[in-house]
Amino acid sequence: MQINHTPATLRTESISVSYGAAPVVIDADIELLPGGVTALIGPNGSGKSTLLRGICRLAQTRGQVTLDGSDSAALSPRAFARRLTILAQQRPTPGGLTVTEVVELGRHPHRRRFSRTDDASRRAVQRAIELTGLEELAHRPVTELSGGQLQRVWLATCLAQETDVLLLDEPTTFLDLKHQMSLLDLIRDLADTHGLTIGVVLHDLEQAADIADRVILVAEGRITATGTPAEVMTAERLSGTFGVDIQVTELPFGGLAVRAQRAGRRGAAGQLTEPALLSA
Ligand SMILES: Nc1ncnc2c1ncn2[C@@H]1O[C@H](COP(=O)(O)OP(=O)(O)OP(=O)(O)O)[C@@H](O)[C@H]1O
Repeated sequence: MQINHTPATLRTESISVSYGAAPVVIDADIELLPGGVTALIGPNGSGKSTLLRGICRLAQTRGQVTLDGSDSAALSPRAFARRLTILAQQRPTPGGLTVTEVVELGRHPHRRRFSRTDDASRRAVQRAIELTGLEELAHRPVTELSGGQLQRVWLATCLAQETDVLLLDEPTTFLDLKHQMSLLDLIRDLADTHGLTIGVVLHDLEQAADIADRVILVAEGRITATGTPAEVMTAERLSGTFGVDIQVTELPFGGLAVRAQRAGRRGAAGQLTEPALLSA
């Protein structure tokens, strides 16, 4: 079942996002490629999740977020939720609900007050369950699921929302290799076949290079590079940003091999490093 979305353009214009007084994300200008996949990469604590939270109005934000050129602040929360959704990192597990009932929560922005579930909602929920391979779990209580199964349920809830823009914060967490690969395939397919505009935070740099049309590098709260995977993910830039020796090789059929070198317990001069000395 296919839903054709009009590829949406999402831009941030000089947004700064804070939890308290000091901004954690500073003057960020980004654009998610319409109908494409944009990967956000960067070290722990660099501000990737906070940037997504700022875009979604989940943290205090200065600056403008535009959707198809219009200020998104003009949209009501419900209208905004019909355009954009996020698979966030941490979500509580709702007790007493089945998989299907949780996926139905994604239809909330489309539902009129006191209205019953309509055919469009039923189709959207069914499609989301199929796309995420949850058919056999559809009637199970969510409290009985594994971390990876639950991750797919939350993704299905986002898909049932049928937004033009989908933000995914480390969606491969908890997933085994097979499910990571099918999720990456699904992300590509949602952009290529269904026209979704996707922003995804990924820690696996090879996966980011593999699926992204565009990569945004975040370091210490600032955007430090934007471009194709090969443009952004150079060995020098990645090594400098992540503070570890990283080698990057272009693969013959596309994609990048990204290999980080362990420093080991002995430094270049053969001296035991500080932690090793302390634990000796
Ligand atoms: N709710 C919060 N309140 C206060 N500070 C926060 C909060 N959430 C995150 N921070 C701080 O904001 C900074 C950026 O965190 P953020 O989670 O955006 O980074 P990240 O790049 O997504 O990291 P990771 O890769 O570890 O998920 C960190 O210094 C973090 O401690």
